[in-house]
Amino acid sequence: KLNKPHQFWETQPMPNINELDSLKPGPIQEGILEEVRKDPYNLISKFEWCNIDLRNDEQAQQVYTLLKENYVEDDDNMFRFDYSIDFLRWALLPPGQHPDWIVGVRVNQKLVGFITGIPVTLHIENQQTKVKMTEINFLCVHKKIRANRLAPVLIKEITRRVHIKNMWQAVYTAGIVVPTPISQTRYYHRSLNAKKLIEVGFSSLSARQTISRQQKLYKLPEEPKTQGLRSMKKKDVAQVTKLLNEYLKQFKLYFKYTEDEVKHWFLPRKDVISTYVVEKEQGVVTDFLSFYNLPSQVIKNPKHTHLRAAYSYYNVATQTPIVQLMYDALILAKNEGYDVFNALDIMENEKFLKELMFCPGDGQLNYYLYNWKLESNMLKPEEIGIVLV
Ligand SMILES: CN(C)Cc1n[nH]c2ccc(-c3ccc(F)cc3OCCn3ccnc3)cc12
Repeated sequence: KLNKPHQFWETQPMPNINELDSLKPGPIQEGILEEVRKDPYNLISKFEWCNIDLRNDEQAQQVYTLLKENYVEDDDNMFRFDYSIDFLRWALLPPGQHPDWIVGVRVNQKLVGFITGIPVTLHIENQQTKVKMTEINFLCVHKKIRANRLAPVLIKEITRRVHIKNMWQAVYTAGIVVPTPISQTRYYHRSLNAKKLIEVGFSSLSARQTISRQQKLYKLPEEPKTQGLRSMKKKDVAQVTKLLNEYLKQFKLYFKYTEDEVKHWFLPRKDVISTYVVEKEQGVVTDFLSFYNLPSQVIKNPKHTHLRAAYSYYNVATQTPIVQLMYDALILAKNEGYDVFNALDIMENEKFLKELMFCPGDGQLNYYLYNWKLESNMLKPEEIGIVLV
């Protein structure tokens, strides 16, 4: 029977609690290409597989609506992520994308299930091991057809489509705990628009606090402090690529970026990704900061339909102190109209979270590696050098 907790995950090549010391580091199961199933997994009748072309407006709109109405909510079901179509195209159409890795399930033309993969090369624990794999995201089943065991089939089908390309590992994150996280990170929020956060119920006032007191507490200067801070341009791509690849080597989990990938992931896109570089004299770029736009729909609120949230992406501080660079990120995000600035406690983020008055969120984000045993069972958040949107 498949309704015991984690019954599905115990059938998957993930270390379970008592194997953590016996499995040797590396792949848990060797992949055999000839044994990969050539045809899609069976679906219950009337359900059909489809590849979604996000460049097609109609199909992109169907994905947008499915996620807007059925994707991840906070623990109190007050907010639900509202990824925009432009954001989804950024997140899911990077260089080298495979069209059959954007997977949908339809019932009578209506999209009711979705799961995605993008190709990544992940560096694990030491520079020698780099593994071509997939980054899995956006697993979503329509609220009205849950408990049909569709999620395990979506996972098995995209796993098959990854295996068939001779790739045997995956990286993903989730707010829930299933076997077996490689790291449990926490998220933090920095208020930019105190009044709105109170009105939508994101923040609450204790007896002695007032709205105006909160606004004064979180007030920011009008302009950033760092000399030479400006929006990233195409001409910065080469320098940003070198800075980023060098910076990420200190972590136990990180991607290596080509210039094409830096163009895709970091060149500013309105309402999707903001990247600012610090240009010292003679055009030398010494630091950069970046944050992405992910609003949450406020599920039931008389006054506001959305919470505008900026999420810390990758920040490389080599000459500018990281606290100062991130303080400027808050000012820039506030000026771009965001209500809150979110960050995980990964990479060097612990160094600025308290000083810049971030408050801990009410949940965690767990990182997972599929079919890979780490040397060290768990990684500390500060050893994680990858951000998944
Ligand atoms: C990563 N990517 C896979 C999306 C995803 N899935 N599951 C999640 C659970 C938490 C976070 C998260 C990550 C960073 C952060 F600062 C706040 C977060 O969630 C707040 C709670 N929330 C949920 C919806 N609206 C608000 C993201 C995710």
